[in-house]
Amino acid sequence: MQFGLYRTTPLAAAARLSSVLGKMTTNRGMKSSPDARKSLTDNERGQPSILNMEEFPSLSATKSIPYRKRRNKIDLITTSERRTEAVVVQNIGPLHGEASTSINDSYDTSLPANFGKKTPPSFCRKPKPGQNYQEHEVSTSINDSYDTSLPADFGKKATPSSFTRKPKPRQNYHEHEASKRNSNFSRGTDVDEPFDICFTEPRKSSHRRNSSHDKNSGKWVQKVQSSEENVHLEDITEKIDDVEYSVIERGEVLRPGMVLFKSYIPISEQRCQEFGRGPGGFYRPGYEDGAKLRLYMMCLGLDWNAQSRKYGDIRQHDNVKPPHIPDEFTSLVTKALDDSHTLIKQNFPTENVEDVLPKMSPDVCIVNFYNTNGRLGLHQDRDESKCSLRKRLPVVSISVGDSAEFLYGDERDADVADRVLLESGDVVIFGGESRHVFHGVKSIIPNSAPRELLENTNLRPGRLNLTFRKY
Ligand SMILES: O=C(O)CCC(=O)C(=O)O
Ligand SMILES: [Fe+2]
Repeated sequence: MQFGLYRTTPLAAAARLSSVLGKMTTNRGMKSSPDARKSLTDNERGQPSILNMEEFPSLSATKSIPYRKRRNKIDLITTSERRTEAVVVQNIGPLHGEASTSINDSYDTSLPANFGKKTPPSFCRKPKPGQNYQEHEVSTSINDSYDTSLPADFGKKATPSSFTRKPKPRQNYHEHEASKRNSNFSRGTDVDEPFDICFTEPRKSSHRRNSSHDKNSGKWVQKVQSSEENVHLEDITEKIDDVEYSVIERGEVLRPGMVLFKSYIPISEQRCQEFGRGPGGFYRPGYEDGAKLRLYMMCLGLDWNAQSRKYGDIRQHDNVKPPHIPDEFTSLVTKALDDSHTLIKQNFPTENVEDVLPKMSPDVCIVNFYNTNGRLGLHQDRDESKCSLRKRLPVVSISVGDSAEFLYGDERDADVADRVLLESGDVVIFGGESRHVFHGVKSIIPNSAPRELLENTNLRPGRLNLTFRKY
């Protein structure tokens, strides 16, 4: 797959991720059997595999891009459950927006008065005047509610009362109710079976997306139908003026050493058609007790073994050496860290920003692909070298495809964890004080990938995540 972005803009100097996702070739094309289903424990994690990269288009993260036309809400209802269970995902955008969760109320597209206007991103927490960095951090501890905080029941099954909840003003993200659809996470495969994350044939009937303009509401209404999963989804998209936000405006310091950049990688550059194809591609890792992680995995640079939790030059199940990390990806990571430093310095004046978030040049990338039923339990990334951990070198994480409900916090407890929606093109970085933050993927939001990405790449339903580290 190629993350293909070429940047010729002045800003483009930076991050060119080309085919990190680049071009891996191979003829593996295993398809998971729809019958092969298995539920797994929550405490899973995965990674390994290989890519053959030849040329990768560059992926640049420096361009200031229109701050998306966001889906306002998604009401996802399986045909058979239409009356009983629904998923409502409201995804107006991180800057402005409202949330409501309701089954029948889910088409309420009202937005805050300032929606779509260029105002300082409310997800960028800034210290109050006179506050220094530490004071700010104390005042914004985990249990405080920020502009970015989500309702306490975010991601939890809706209760009758929440069906009628009205949107709160100035919320950045949208609540969503995840329907407990039948598991369609494929058991995957034995460890040596390949898995392609992009369909090789154009999706014909399996995904049909149409949009039309509703003259009454003035909004774009998008309908998506997946006959494959017997899912009916209606996606109401808010058409907003193209407003450009700089990379820094799209950044937020989530906690000391932890930064989120929204839409850091333009959709046009999130190309992954060839990614993971060929020797060393995706496989379904398992633990020693036979349980499988609820994701597919492959690695770049070094292999990470889920059973031993150790890194190595060769992955054990097929003796393949992981492909190297393309230079474009390394540049992207460097650029993201530089931008993080700019953001941190802007918001929290500090003598040496590298004390807050050290620089890092990656030699490992763990690539995960989550089906729509995939997830990853809360965990810490502690398998890197003592030196890397001692220096608290950051992990840089890139998301592509369907959105994820990402949890993070000081404890391995989903109930008290903070959460954020990671959408296609978002970048999260955690290092320094946050290097050992617990984190995990609670759920993947079905049908939330940008249509343009699906059209460009034929990416199958699910989410691709790349985490760059220094061993
Ligand atoms: O998918 C993600 O966002 C997190 C992945 C992760 O934590 C890991 O691979 O260690
Ligand atoms: Fe992790």
